[in-house]
Amino acid sequence: MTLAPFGARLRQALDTRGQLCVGIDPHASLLSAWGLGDDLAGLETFSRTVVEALADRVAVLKPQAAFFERFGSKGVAVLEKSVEEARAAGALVLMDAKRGDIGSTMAAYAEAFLSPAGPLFSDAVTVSPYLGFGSLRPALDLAREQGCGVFALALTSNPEGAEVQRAVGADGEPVAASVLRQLAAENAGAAPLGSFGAVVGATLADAGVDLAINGPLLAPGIGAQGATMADLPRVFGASVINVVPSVSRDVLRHGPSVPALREAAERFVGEFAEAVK
Ligand SMILES: O=C(O)c1cc(=O)[nH]c(=O)n1[C@@H]1O[C@H](COP(=O)(O)O)[C@@H](O)[C@H]1O
Repeated sequence: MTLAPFGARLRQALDTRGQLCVGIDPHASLLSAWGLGDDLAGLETFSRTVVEALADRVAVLKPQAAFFERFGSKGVAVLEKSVEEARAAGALVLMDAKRGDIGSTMAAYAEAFLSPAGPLFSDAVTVSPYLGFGSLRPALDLAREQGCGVFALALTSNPEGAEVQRAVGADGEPVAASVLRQLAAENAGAAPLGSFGAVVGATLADAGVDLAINGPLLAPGIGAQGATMADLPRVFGASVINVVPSVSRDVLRHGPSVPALREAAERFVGEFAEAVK
């Protein structure tokens, strides 16, 4: 059974559950703060606890694949279980894998995360367009076919991103603007929201590019990286309604208490609603 388009599913989740994505980022320091070992058992308990606390109430959960991959195949098995359980509890899962490769290899990455037959099947995946936006074609096509989403890095939250993303092409168009323009073309005609999103850091002083892509705008950088929900209207302007604010450490540090994790997530949902009022 093919899913409804990701953009429609996301819009509904944001409207009913509140506008928030929580990252599942099992940093070694967080495992230790939770009284867990930096090992497979710690990873398993951490992920299970986050899913139990948040998957039935938060719109989007975003596992960061690297934190699982560092434990090898057994860590990836924990990731598979987390994705499956989170989706079963009603959260949309955005796999933060940031993959990007030549088109033919990109097709395999797309299958890994967006083919319903795969054990890591997710609602959406983060990708890097810096081998050229066209190299993402297999992921864009498979996502469209399966009712999934793709989030391409446009203006990332880290200060180093600008040297590539703000660079101006031979035609005078900044690289990030070109990524956003091509995402907008993928989303043309979609309602209520397209399935092809951009990652735009909440930490930016000023986006300085057209963010009206008729698609979701994932905004990491809130909390541990210094941005707040109150910054979003300034950075995103009228497109703030399509922002999916993303918080990892500043929610996760409240664990392992399930009520405290829930309270932290709820607080961020409230702060977003307040900021865009
Ligand atoms: O794609 C992302 O999610 C992402 C893009 C970006 O520009 N900046 C960024 O921080 N992220 C991810 O968002 C999460 C941020 O975590 P916290 O800083 O702990 O909230 C990490 O998993 C990052 O890999």
